[in-house]
Amino acid sequence: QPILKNWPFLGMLPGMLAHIPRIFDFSVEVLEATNLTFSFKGPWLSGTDMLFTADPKNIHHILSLNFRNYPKGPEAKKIFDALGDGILSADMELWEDLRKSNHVIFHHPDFLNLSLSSNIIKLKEGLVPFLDNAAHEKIVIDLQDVFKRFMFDTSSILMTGDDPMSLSIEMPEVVFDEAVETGEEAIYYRYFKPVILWRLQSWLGTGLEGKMQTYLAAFNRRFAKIISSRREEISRGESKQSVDVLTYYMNVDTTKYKLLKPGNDTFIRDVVFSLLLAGRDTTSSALTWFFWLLSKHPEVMTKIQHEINTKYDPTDLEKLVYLHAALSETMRLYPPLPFNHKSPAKPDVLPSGHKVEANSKILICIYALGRMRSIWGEDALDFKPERWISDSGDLRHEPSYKFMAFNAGPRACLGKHLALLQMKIVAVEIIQKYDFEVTKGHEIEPVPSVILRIKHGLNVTVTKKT
Ligand code: HEM
Repeated sequence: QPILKNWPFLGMLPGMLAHIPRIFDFSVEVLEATNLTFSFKGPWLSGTDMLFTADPKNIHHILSLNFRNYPKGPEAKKIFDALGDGILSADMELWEDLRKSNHVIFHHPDFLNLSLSSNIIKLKEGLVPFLDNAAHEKIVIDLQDVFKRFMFDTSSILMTGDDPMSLSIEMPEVVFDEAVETGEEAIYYRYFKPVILWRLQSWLGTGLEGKMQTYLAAFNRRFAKIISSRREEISRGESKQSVDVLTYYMNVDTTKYKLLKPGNDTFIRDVVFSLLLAGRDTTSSALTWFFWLLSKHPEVMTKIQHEINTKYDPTDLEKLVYLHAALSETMRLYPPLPFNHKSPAKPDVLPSGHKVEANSKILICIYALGRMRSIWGEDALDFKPERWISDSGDLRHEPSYKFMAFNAGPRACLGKHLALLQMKIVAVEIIQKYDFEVTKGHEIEPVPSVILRIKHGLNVTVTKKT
């Protein structure tokens, strides 16, 4: 029974408890049963009331038509406090300055070249030797971990100019990974706890909150060193040729972007940390689910292989239409960011008729949106890349408020093209050179978190194609 009973004082929490660890599938059931919008009432005075919606009309209204009235809001700022003043949680004028300055660096030809070259080098010097070794030694590897390491190294090169070399046969410990994964889970649970409770846990250093503080402190210390050594390089007149984001923001033009603070280390940390997260976790999540779906759908794999054999041109990956369709289909069913948090600045009425108060919480359920039969048809739960291909064989466009893996409106993802390019480069390399098999009996389920990761990773064995 997806519709929850609203108890005096306790609200819907008693019925919700069992669903908190399986929130993604629950959101599909409840939104299908409630005509795409569901109002959750938390316990009295707990501040955990939320409106869940997967209604494209509401989404279009919130993210585009009435964008000014729907910032992330003060609650999101509290819940995502680890992001500080980074672009993912900033609002209003600060967000505008961050967005415009980000746009400039992300479209700079030197930055795009750095992105391409870092991918090519990481393939040659990281991924291929790693997979060759795994095939030779016949060891089980976790593809999710491999992709996270690949994306961490390439994103770090782009964002900080530094290659942490986390993808190597030795598989070194990655402090960033521990900090981020614990943080993403802790943040997820904050949605269901009164602020006072998670703040207390954080202060006492208990549970996930305590772990997150410890890991984040370790990460911040490491990052502070990277920042101070880059400042020293800059003061010695070095780093002039660097096109990474860290150097860019340390020299950013404050006459154009008045709210940015190039001299402030905390601000620089916030900006770069958010961009590292935006690039690493999303892309690695999408690639992991993609390879898992391919293992379940050999017919799709055969079509992709055929397309690569007949149409692959390393200078023009756009020709791989079926591969693109399969990636879109993966992110429809498994969007790396499963929710988007918004909060009305002023009271409003949504197109679905639901009233929303100022500063209330709205969660756009991206995961549920991709699975609604009323939106995608009776076969909504099937993995069918063909739905993305038109009769003439071109890619079919879907409006972003229906397929919103990359968000929609003025806050749409700034790294969409980089991410798609990167996923295609990695997918082609693996599919051309290796066969892989998912370990029998390996359990696949999403971890309750703000990023859609597989709980126990994706364990596979690889063999090299002859
Ligand atoms: C498959 C990969 C990716 C997916 C699915 C994805 C998805 C998204 C989504 C849903 C948002 C909105 C987040 C929110 O408002 O809470 C977003 C924002 C953003 N993404 Fe991505 N992203 C991906 C890769 C990347 C990469 C590789 C980069 C950069 C290198 C990037 C940079 C950004 C930035 C800067 C924003 C903030 C935009 C703003 O608030 O104005 N993303 N992305």
